[in-house]
Amino acid sequence: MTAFQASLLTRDDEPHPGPLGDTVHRTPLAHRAWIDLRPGWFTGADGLFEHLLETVPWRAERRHMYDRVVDVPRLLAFYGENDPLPHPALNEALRTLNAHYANEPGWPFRTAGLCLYRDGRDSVAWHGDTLGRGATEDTMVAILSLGTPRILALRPRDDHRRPIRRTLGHGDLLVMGGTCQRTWEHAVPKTTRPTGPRISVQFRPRGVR
Ligand SMILES: O=C(O)CCC(=O)C(=O)O
Ligand SMILES: [Fe+2]
Repeated sequence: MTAFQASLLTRDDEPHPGPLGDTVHRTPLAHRAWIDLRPGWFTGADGLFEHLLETVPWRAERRHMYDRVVDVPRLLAFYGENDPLPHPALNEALRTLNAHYANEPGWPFRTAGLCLYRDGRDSVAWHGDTLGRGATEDTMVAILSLGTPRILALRPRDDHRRPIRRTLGHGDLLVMGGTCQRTWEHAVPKTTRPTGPRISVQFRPRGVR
């Protein structure tokens, strides 16, 4: 009995995504964009966070900005559609997303981009994921957030005055859909508050970045 209970406990600790269905809350946005939020999607998110932090080959990137080369303020990793994902729970996440979103333009999700925000100085500036179909057609980008909560801000490209903000917590899912990548921009702003590390896993359709 004790062994049985112990195995139940370990299984409960194993990272895995919960169901989606009607736990997903959709917010329609201007220009036929939308965001879906599913707080607490992942169980065992602690183990997944630690595993990714330690095993993913995180790399720093440098980019040209006008006449300078600057460090991208976060660490990155990318898994294409034929690359084994760094944890089996992410395969399960992909299957769960693809079952839930099967009728949405942009389906299916195929790749996983990972970002590590080491602290509040790490960030991503305003942008849309417009490489690939995101520039011209409706598409989806699904974000699993792990670790320290950070704000994801969104604003219409044609009106920067009132961004909307969602705090993405440990194990939460946010999906951007419809025209969101071409009519809206999103960002993870820097913060001066003491802020621990956050990992985001972005699932995207083929070719979208
Ligand atoms: O970290 C996030 O939640 C967003 C990352 C992002 O927008 C991107 O990598 O394109
Ligand atoms: Fe993005």
